Amino acid sequence: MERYVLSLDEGTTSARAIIFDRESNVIGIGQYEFPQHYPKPGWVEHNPEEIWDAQFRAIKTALERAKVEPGQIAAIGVTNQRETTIVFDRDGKPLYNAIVWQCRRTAEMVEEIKREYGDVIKEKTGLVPDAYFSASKLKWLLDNVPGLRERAEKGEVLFGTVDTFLIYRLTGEHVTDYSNASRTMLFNIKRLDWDDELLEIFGIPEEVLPEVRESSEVYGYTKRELLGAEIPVSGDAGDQQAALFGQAGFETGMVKATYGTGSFILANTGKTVRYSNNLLTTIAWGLNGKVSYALEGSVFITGAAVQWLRDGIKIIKHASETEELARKLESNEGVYFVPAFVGLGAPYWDQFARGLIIGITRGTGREHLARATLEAIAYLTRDVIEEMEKLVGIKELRVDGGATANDFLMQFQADILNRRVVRPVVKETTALGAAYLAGLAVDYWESLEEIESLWKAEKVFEPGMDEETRRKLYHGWKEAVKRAMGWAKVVGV
Ligand SMILES: Nc1ncnc2c1ncn2[C@@H]1O[C@H](COP(=O)(O)OP(=O)(O)O)[C@@H](O)[C@H]1O
Ligand SMILES: O=P(O)(O)OC[C@H](O)CO
Repeated sequence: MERYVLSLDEGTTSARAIIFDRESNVIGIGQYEFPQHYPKPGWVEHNPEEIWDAQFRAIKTALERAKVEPGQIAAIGVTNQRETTIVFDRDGKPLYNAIVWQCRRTAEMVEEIKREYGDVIKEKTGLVPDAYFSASKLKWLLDNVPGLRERAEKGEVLFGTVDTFLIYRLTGEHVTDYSNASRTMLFNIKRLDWDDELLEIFGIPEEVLPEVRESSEVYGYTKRELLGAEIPVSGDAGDQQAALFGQAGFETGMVKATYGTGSFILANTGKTVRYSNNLLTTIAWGLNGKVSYALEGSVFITGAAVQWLRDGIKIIKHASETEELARKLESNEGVYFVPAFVGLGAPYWDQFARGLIIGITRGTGREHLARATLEAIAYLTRDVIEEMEKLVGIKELRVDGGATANDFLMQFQADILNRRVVRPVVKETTALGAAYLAGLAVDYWESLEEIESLWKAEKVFEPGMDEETRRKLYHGWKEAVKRAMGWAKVVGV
């Protein structure tokens, strides 16, 4: 009987389930969106029941489409939107909505904590203190949900990122992995343990925390009543780290960029913890008794800027139209778009930057805006790669995510980086990474070497731009960014 690995890819807007075979072919996919809740300006929540419902339906659909019985699933891997914070009771019942990574409700709390403990936090967690991470979200829940702190102190409350919640519902085990723990801002990435001082700073009772495990090991077995089979759940990693794994980015200096709503660029730094002022240091995964580290540049808005062209100002009907429009021009003709809709993440970390389009003349049209949007995505990636290169040597960029379908963008990325950009055959690298982690734990795949041999390039984009053009274009970008920074402070909104 043929056996497969099932990967659960729980993202910010949808939950997917993908079934892979041994050659890493996709055999079946289920995907369902779930609602986004915005109770106040800047607040973002998900209902954990809606996440579970979408995820479970996705599993059923994937199995049906693949014509695979649950008994044929050798292992399940979980990968997730990171940082998003859930509290639930021992029956797995959520005690509040999930506070999503994008939620800004704790920005002021973090500003205050940062003043006194910014350096300590950076040293211990590798993170730039920001409302983005779980610690302040969990503190907010304990401080604001009536009775929650008292119940937590009695051991009745469990905290988790979305992986933890899903694995708890699937198996009854309260666990997470090193990569997800490293995004909480409560985990000491060198000592590899929850950090007492950080728990005290954020007022978190230890009782709520999950056990931190490797990214590839059997955490438990699915409850029989769910799928009619007891399947090992044996892979867990944050989605961006899983994508690096799915790209077979196992060696120091290997870099991947995922182009979705935002872009997340990760460079493997091996066993060494490297610090950068403007990038995050994070755990890539824990495997075979060892932890690998990565540098990360998180860019909040990239594909979302393309969505804005479609849904906001409605100058395109489909994201893919940007390619044809951009190709109508020989150059950007001096028009730049800095899509700082929610401030700027790496490497600028400016909460007060706002979006800007500059260089408009009477002749500016939709093709300029389309081109400026795609170019911006590439410049933002270069901003991050330039910072990374100060610490690790980089040869090429492996890419994945929705916007990599755009060949204009990929070629421009290669040109502006002056580096090869490589797009793999399997585009579902996030789900694939979690599948590999799960499969390795149960010997479905034997080794990293075997996985490396499965990775295949679909298309390589070679840099072809002359040095002077590249210099000028990027100089224009840097000037545009300068003008976008701090704008919310200037106008007081
Ligand atoms: N051909 C394209 N050109 C440019 N952007 C695209 C294209 N196709 C999709 N996108 C962008 O990619 C994003 C979707 O990618 P996806 O990997 O599904 O994102 P996420 O997982 O963050 O939801 C959207 O923001 C969309 O605007
Ligand atoms: O759900 P995605 O793909 O937008 O990824 C979100 C990141 O994990 C946030 O850190």
